[in-house]
Amino acid sequence: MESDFKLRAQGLTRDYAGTRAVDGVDIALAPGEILGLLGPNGAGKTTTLRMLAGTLAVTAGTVTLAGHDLAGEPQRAKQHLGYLPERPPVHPELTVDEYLGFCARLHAVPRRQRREAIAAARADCGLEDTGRRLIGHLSKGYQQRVGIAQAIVHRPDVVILDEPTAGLDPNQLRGIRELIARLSRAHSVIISSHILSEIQATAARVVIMHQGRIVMDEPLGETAAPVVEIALREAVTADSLTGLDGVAHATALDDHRWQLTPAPGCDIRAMIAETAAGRGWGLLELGAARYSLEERFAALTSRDAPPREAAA
Ligand SMILES: Nc1ncnc2c1ncn2[C@@H]1O[C@H](COP(=O)(O)OP(=O)(O)OP(=O)(O)O)[C@@H](O)[C@H]1O
Repeated sequence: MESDFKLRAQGLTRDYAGTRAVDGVDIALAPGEILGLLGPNGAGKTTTLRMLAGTLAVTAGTVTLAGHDLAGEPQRAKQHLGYLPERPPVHPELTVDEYLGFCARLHAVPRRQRREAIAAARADCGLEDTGRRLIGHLSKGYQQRVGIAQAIVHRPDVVILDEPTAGLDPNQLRGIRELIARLSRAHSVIISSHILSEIQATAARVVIMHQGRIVMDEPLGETAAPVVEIALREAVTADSLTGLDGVAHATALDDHRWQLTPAPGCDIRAMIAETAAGRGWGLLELGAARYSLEERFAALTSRDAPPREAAA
């Protein structure tokens, strides 16, 4: 149900000087879900996250946070959102407590609750002993924790983290991953990365972007569901395939070959054979294959032209 989603974006689109950087992106985030936004450099992840966070105007599309429209009620909507941008907005000359106090004020945490809110955010982010330390004297991993703490100090429903593990060493990386996993107990989380293993380690659901569009949106455990590849004598549209019951995505491999991703739990092979016969598509080949997420990421994001893929 729509109201069950903590965040819902529909048709998000952004043009930069006539170039479409993000094109018709739909994202829905359930309570407690960790959604991984994955894509190669330049895919449109940061642009999408900035539109979700309300720091970049949309060219088209809508964002709803905990039922509040971001364009119509920006203040109420943003109360439900915490955001860590690609470049953490931390101030090296402030102590951790000074900075978190400043952020709590910005997020309109009532004065009487601020001390408790700061202590809770520090505890959640493993910063218990750092309250009086200057941020500029902390390691990069701890500065990143401070960046996450500022995103949760007002207890938002949704936390958006743009590349939170970029540039961390393996130990810092493990710490931040554990922190992100803990966040889902109290928040719904969107985390972006261009590194597949990062998303696999943290997220329960993956959305892959390529050239401004979503080319895959699936629960992580189900990415090994059998994918069906068909070759047809006739040329058909993606819509005619995604319009079939049980077909979640259709990706054109060339003019006559398609890769069809079934909806979770659906075996679409017999249905596809019957439909192709009934509609005179001339089914030349039909095969089922299981692909790893890595193989699918490579296939979906290696084409130069935008893949002709449509979500059902
Ligand atoms: N301010 C801007 N002006 C013009 N073009 C921009 C601007 N910001 C981003 N772009 C372009 O929009 C596209 C998407 O960029 P974006 O930063 O959203 O991608 P990304 O997936 O976050 O990449 P990365 O992983 O490298 O950060 C790219 O082609 C980029 O060059």
